[in-house]
Amino acid sequence: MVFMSHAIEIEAVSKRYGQLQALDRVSFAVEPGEFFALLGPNGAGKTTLISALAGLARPDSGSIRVMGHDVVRDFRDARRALGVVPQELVFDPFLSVRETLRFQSGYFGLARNEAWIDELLFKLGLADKADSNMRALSGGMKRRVMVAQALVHRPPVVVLDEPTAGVDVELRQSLWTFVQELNRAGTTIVLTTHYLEEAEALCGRIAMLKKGRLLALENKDKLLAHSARREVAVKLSGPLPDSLSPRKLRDDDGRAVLQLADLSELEGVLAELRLAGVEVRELNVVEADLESVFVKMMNGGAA
Ligand SMILES: Nc1ncnc2c1ncn2[C@@H]1O[C@H](COP(=O)(O)OP(=O)(O)OP(=O)(O)O)[C@@H](O)[C@H]1O
Repeated sequence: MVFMSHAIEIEAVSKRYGQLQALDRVSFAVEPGEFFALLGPNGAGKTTLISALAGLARPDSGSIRVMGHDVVRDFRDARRALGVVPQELVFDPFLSVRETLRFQSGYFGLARNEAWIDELLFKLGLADKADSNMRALSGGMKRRVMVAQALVHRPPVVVLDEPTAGVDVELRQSLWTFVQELNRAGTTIVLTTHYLEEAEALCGRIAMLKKGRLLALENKDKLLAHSARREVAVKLSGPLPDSLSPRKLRDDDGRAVLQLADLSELEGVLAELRLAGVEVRELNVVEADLESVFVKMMNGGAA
């Protein structure tokens, strides 16, 4: 049997900043080839966890491995296995884009990396900016360089911390096409984002953090399927029968929006309407989306 390590293994990681418990015994693993989302409201501990993963912040207890390498004891190999796109734009304003990428290659001891640098510049739409100084680039362009920089040593695991914050739609699209390509070629991707539609569209499994604790870790489809939020919006020929009023959530443009525990309850609702002699003029079932699941989880309810 071939031994396969997890791409990332986080074991009972805790971290305090003074009185604040930024991470509280967080444990989970990400498998090679996954497209994984790490979600949570501001202050949940996502950036702290990513810093610990990158060996930049030391957990008070617990351990983290990247491709089997402990990020503290085996820092160099762990760091080499990881590419991190940070939330902030960190760069030397006096270097050109190409110099920035060469410098980063040097950090990893890669002397002849020009072909890959050229490919990255091309794929990220930076080819004509290769000789521009970093300080002369727009925010979106700088963000692209951060992505190229994280990939310069071809890491098997890539972490993107809010990579599309403040980035225009076009760049978001092209960035995701590129990241999906990497993922299809076998790179493990971990993404934190505030755009839940992005996580919903791209990721397989989703971890939700709140106040330093892991609230949920689920396959996206399961998370959505388990969600209690199923709504049906109906336009009726007459008033909603009293028997259905406990289900009513709100009125929406002449339609009554009713809550269902699951879809099988729809039949019962239609039967009640028939019994009351009320006709259904229009009917729309609203499926759960990640946003509603997220809000529910963060407000303390189970999804
Ligand atoms: N160096 C630090 N010193 C003190 N407190 C810190 C430090 N870094 C983070 N914190 C605190 O730890 C908590 C977790 O912060 P963290 O940045 O990890 O959250 P986050 O989930 O990344 O939030 P965001 O979505 O806003 O980036 C926050 O309450 C934050 O104020």
